[in-house]
Amino acid sequence: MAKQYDVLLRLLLLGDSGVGKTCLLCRFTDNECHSSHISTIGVDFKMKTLKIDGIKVRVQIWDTAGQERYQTITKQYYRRAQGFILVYDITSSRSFQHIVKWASDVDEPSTSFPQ
Ligand SMILES: Nc1nc2c(ncn2[C@@H]2O[C@H](COP(=O)(O)OP(=O)(O)OP(=O)(O)O)[C@@H](O)[C@H]2O)c(=O)[nH]1
Repeated sequence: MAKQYDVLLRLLLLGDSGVGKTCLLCRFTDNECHSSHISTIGVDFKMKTLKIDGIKVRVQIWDTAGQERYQTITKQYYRRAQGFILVYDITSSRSFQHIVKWASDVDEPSTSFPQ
């Protein structure tokens, strides 16, 4: 059986609740977006395989809940991620200001990669 991918890339979406993380992911993987806001519970993921310079890259994107009450669960996924996509709503300055907080969460020694 042919190899389905050469490289696996794990990315994590972070940002306040309702900024559009799930929509962004659905648009990327399935080219669709739902108009209703159904809050993500904990984490969810979707995958898409891309061919970049002849290399099959499987992008596994984890969609996290922006709500504070799920932070304990979502932080457990930070360590396994190779990259983070920080999302804010362009119509909400508050969600943009919170990006600093999301970025510092990623840098916390308890959640980042061991050196
Ligand atoms: N106008 C507009 N609305 C958007 C856009 N992206 C998302 N939305 C709407 O914003 C709302 C929230 O989107 P979600 O993708 O569910 O937000 P989320 O960041 O995943 O939220 P949590 O799961 O609670 O963390 C939905 O009603 C979407 O339809 C956009 O680019 N433009």
